[in-house]
Amino acid sequence: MSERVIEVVAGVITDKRGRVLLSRRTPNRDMPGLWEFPGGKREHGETSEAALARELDEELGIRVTVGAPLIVVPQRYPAKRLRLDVRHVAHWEGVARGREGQALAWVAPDKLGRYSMPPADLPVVAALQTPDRYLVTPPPGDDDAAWLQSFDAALRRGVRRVQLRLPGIPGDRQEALLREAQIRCRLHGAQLLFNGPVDVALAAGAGVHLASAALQACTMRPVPAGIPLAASCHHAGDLAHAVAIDCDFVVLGPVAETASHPGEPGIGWSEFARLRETCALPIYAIGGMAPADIPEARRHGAQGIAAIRSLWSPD
Ligand SMILES: Nc1nc2c([nH]c(=O)n2[C@@H]2O[C@H](COP(=O)(O)OP(=O)(O)OP(=O)(O)O)[C@@H](O)[C@H]2O)c(=O)[nH]1
Ligand SMILES: [Mg+2]
Repeated sequence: MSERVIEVVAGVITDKRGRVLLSRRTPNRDMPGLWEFPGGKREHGETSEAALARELDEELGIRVTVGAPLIVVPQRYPAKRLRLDVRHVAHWEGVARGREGQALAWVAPDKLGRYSMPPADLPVVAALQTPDRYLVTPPPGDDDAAWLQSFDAALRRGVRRVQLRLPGIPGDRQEALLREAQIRCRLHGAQLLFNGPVDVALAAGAGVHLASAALQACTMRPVPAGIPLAASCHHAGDLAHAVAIDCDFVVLGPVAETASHPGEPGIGWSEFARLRETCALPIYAIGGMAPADIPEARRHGAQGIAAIRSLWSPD
C-alpha cells in the first residue's frame, strides 16, 4: 500500500488526580462516537509540538507545554494510512472544554478500556497501562535454586511481565518451577504467562503464551477473558491469527540479529512498523533487544521490548 500517510499528533493530558482527558468524535466526522486522545493532523511544515499545541488550543481552548513522547502508532484503516504520534502534555493552562461541540471525559488510566476508541489507540492505551518490557526466561540448566534467585533479581529490577519458557525441561520439574515463579510474581505484582500446556498454566493461575505453532493450532481463544493471552508472531499471517483468536498482546520478530541465531539478520524496524500497521494489538519487539532500545521500539509502534538476556542478567 503506497498511499500517503496522514501524520496525526495527539496528547495525553492529565489532571491533578492523574485522570486522562478523552474527547469524543462528533457525528459529522469519520469514526463518529469513538473516544480519542485530543489532537489532529499535522500541517505541512509544522513540527509535531507546534501541531499539538495548535490542535489543543483549537479543540479545547488550553495552552500546553508538550512533554515526552509516548508512542508512535503506524496504522492502516480501510480508506487511509496514518501515523499517530502521541505525546505526554507536560503542563497546561486554561479550562478544557469541547470547543467543537465534542463531549469530554476525564478517565482514570485503568478505566480507559471502557471507552470505545479507534484501533490505533489500543497500543496507546497499552503503553499507558502495561509494562514496556517482557522478560522471556532462559533455561534453568541444572540449578533450579540459582535460576530462581536470578528470577527474583529480575523482578527486583522492575520486570513486571514474564513469559516462562522452559524448553526441554521434564513436566514435573517445569510445573514446580512454574509454581515457584508464580509465587514470586504475585509478591511483586507481576504478570506471569506460561509457554506450555494451557491446563498446566491455568492450574497454576498463570496466563498463557502461545508459541507460533501453538498459535496457528488454535481456532479460538483457549482461555477465558481475564486470563492473559499472548503469542509469538513472525509474519502478517501470525498477527492476523492472533487478532482472530483475541490475544491480549503479541511479540514480533526477530527485529535484530540475536546471540542465539548469529548470522540471521532480523526484519528491521521499518518492516516491524509495516507489519504493525495491519493489526491493532500491543506488540513487543523481540530479537537482539535491550532496555536501551525501548525509545526506538516506541517510535515504531511497539509496546516495548521482549528479551531473554538483557532482562535476565544485565551487564
Ligand atoms: N486526534 C486523534 N485522532 C486519532 C486518534 N486515533 C485515531 O485513529 N485517530 C485518527 O487520526 C485522524 C485525525 O484526525 P482528526 O479528525 O482529529 O484531525 P483534525 O483534528 O485535524 O480535524 P479535521 O481534519 O477534521 O479538521 C482521524 O482519522 C482519526 O480517526 C486519536 O487518539 N486522536
Ligand atoms: Mg482532532
